[in-house]
Parts: sequence; C-alpha cells; structure tokens
Amino acid sequence: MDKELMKQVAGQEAVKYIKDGMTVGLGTGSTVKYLLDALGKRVAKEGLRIIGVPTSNRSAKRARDLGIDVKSIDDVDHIDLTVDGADQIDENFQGIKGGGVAHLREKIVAINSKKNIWIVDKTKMAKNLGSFPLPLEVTPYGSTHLFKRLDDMGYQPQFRTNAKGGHVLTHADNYIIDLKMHSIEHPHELEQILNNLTGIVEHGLFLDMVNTVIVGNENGSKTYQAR
Ligand SMILES: O=C(CO)[C@H](O)[C@H](O)COP(=O)(O)O
Repeated sequence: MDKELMKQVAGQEAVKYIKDGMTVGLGTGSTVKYLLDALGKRVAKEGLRIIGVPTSNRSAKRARDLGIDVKSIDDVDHIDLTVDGADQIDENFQGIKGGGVAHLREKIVAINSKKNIWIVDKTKMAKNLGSFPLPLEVTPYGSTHLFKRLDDMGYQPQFRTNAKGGHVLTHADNYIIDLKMHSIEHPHELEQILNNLTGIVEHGLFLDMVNTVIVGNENGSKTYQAR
C-alpha cells in the first residue's frame, strides 16, 4: 500500500471518533486533509453538526470549502477532541510536530482539548525521536544569536528557508529553526532546556499529550491507546 493510502485509512478511521455536537480541533498537514475529506462527507450526508477549530489557515479554508463550520479557538469555550498529524512518534507515544510550520497553534489547540488523536502512516513510527529534525518557532529578533547558542550546544540548527532562500514564516511571522539532532535520547530533558531558552516561541516536542494514535499500514489501520 502506498503512503497516501496509509494516510487516508488513518484519516478515515479517526473520523469515527467524531460525534454529533462536538467541538473538534482540526490539525494541519497532508494526513489531516484525508480526515477533513471524510468529515466533510459526514457533514453533507448525515447532517453531522460539529464546530471545527482549525490550527492553520490551510485547514480552515479546506474545512469551510467542505461545508464544515469553523470557529477560532477564542470563540469556543472547550474542545472535545483534536485530530492532528505528527512528524514522528516514538515507542512511548511522544511526538515531534511542526514539519508543516503550524506547531504553535497545534500545541495551543492540543493542550486545550479533552482528547487528542494523532493520525500517521506507519513510516512516522520510530524507536526514538530525532531522525526527523525538531522544529522551533523563534522570534526573528535576535534569532542569529539564538542560532549560535543552539549551535554551541551541539543541536545542529538550521534556519528553514523557502525556494527563494528567504526565511519560512509562521502564522505569527516568526522564523523556524530545525534542530538536526538525529537522536533525542531524553526528550523531557530537552524540553526543559528549550523551554528555558529566550527567543523560542514554541518547540515541536509534544510530550505526554496524545491519547490515541491511529497508524495507517498495509493492512488498514492499527489504533494504540497511549494514555
Ligand atoms: O505538525 C504538523 C504541521 O505543523 C503536521 O501535523 C505534521 O507535519 C504532519 O504532516 P503530514 O500529515 O503532512 O505528514
């Protein structure tokens, strides 16, 4: 089965967790696109009434185009469930996110959700985190000094750039620095270090956050209860 099909089956499985009347956080990325397609069909066919809370302008547009009602996080009083993708998930169900530049909003939505589901294809599962570069959203102001500090700490930083060589900008017009660490042995320790570095708006370590992981594979999908 190819990767797109594995993403699709994970998205289609996740949509079963969404019930009438729920307020649902809508993640970002190519896997979430399949969730949105499946959700849009349920809204159209079954008249499912949900409010979507998108984590990116891309997901907001796609949801609206599919007839899904969307609201900003600040216009809802709770979020029942969030379904999002992930860039890498380790054997303890800790994750890296932010490959799609949306991890600040994704983390805000995730921590304000009663439940979190991640949907991935099987290539995202790993023993340890780190072979996927860890994204940091950083303030442009002082970012060259922060970069040097991260380099001195041995974290192998790299500014994320676009095709024209300019900085990739986040929703908040911040920059992204990716840490090419290859292996993250102690994610909680790294989290503490990054939390204490001024200039990092948010990092892409999502620890102890996900409840359910749905992994698309050759045979369909497998669901894990993480916590
Ligand atoms: O964190 C993210 C965006 O910031 C995405 O959830 C992550 O990059 C997964 O995307 P995809 O499903 O396209 O692989």
